[in-house]
Amino acid sequence: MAAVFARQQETAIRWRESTAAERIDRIKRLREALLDNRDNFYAAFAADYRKSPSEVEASEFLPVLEEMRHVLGRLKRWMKPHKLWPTTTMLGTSAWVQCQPRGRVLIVAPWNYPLSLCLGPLVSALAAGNTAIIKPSEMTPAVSGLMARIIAKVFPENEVALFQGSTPTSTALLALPFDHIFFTGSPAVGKVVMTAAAQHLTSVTLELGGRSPTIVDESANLTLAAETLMWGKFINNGQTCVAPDHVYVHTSVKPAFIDECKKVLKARYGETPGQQKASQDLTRIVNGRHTQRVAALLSDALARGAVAVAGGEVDEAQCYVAPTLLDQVPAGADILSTEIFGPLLPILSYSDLDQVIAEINAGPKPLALYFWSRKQAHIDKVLTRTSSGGACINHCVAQFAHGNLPFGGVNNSGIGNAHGVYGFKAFSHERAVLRSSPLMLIKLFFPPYTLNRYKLIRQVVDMLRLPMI
Ligand SMILES: NC(=O)c1ccc[n+]([C@@H]2O[C@H](COP(=O)([O-])OP(=O)(O)OC[C@H]3O[C@@H](n4cnc5c(N)ncnc54)[C@H](O)[C@@H]3O)[C@@H](O)[C@H]2O)c1
Repeated sequence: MAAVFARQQETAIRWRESTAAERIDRIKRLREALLDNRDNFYAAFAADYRKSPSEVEASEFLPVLEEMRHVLGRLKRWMKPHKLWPTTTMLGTSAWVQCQPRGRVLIVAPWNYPLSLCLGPLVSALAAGNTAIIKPSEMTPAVSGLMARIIAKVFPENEVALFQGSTPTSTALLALPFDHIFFTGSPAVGKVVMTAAAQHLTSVTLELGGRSPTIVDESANLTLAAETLMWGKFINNGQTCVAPDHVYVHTSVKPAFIDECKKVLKARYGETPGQQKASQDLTRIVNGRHTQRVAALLSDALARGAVAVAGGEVDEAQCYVAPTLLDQVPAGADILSTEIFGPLLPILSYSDLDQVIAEINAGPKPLALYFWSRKQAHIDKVLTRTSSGGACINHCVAQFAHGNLPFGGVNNSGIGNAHGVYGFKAFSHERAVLRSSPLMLIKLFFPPYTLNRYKLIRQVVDMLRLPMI
């Protein structure tokens, strides 16, 4: 891989001059190859974790195709130098921001949305004019293998290369002096990536995880809350970075909310546990190890007195855990202190919104925060008093799909943003360019510092106390 990395250098330097048309052509070739392989992807996703074609379309193809469309329509504009007015002392100069490709970039991706989280960032990287090396997850071998074949067909290795493998492959790649690393995965591995990047002072975008809290207040439209929350929680069987982890429900509406959620689950996946298990719409847990991890969270909660008001069935051999709603989960249960990443939803009661906000603020800053309410004062309070990568009001997970919104975390849930122009900028160096003229004001500040010159500089500095017009 070091040899491929070395060969990408010549391309990366040449691509500094690449035009919008050339970059668009690369993205279009990738798009055609993806669409030519639609059925192969259905088969690969089915083999890896029985993801249904509808979810492959909605949660893998759709975000990538949408990203491509967004980029193709706007790239020319994004690439144009962004001209800026001179500030007071810079009168007589012109200035602009030139977005340059960073150069050679590394994209390391997780297993939960293997296509979307490898190729979405790749679209941004190509739009910004970079070469790329991709390291998908080892946990979805069928999808990763198919992507490797497609990438090798569309791009020579000195442009885009994909290396399959687990931690040793990542470690070897992370030792190389990339110009940018775009990592999606857990906060724990995010720290490993940032430490490795620090050796070369490589810039990073870290798209991480953590627990995303959710609140349903007494004014919420409970039908809407149940419909959207059951979708965001159980799509990909809960294996979603922005999936709601636990939900605080106002005591006065909790029984009605649980009833609504149960109705939605039955309508979507089947009336009985047997029908739900047979549903083709429920993705499986990615492997035995993760099934055991999720099953252990469930049995710990049940052993401590939690009640499964829906679901609760586990078949480890088939990597199956039913969509499960847990009531009366006691403080101290493991499920309340770790990212669940599976189909378990603890439903907690609250009567004081300030207390919920205090609990959220006591933990690491989440990737997402969701609030169902019709009270504007409550919405304002939650949005101003908390911090999270993103937030939705009366919806969940959908913020990921909005191409004009930045997508990213904050501190423990991530650094930097992806998607649309934010993704383009993540993979660009925003170079500041100043062009001077003989009339530049700053000339008056050059030495020798005579008394008059000193007085003039001082007057200009004093003038800066005046308000901007
Ligand atoms: N913010 C987002 O956009 C986003 C999206 C999806 C998943 N996630 C997060 O990803 C996590 C789940 O995915 P995962 O289990 O694949 O994450 P992970 O951090 O275990 O692995 C991510 C990638 O890093 C590699 N890796 C693992 N250990 C490594 C190490 N020690 N050194 C170098 N590389 C290593 C893996 O091979 C994989 O390619 C969750 O925390 C989830 O919230 C975040």
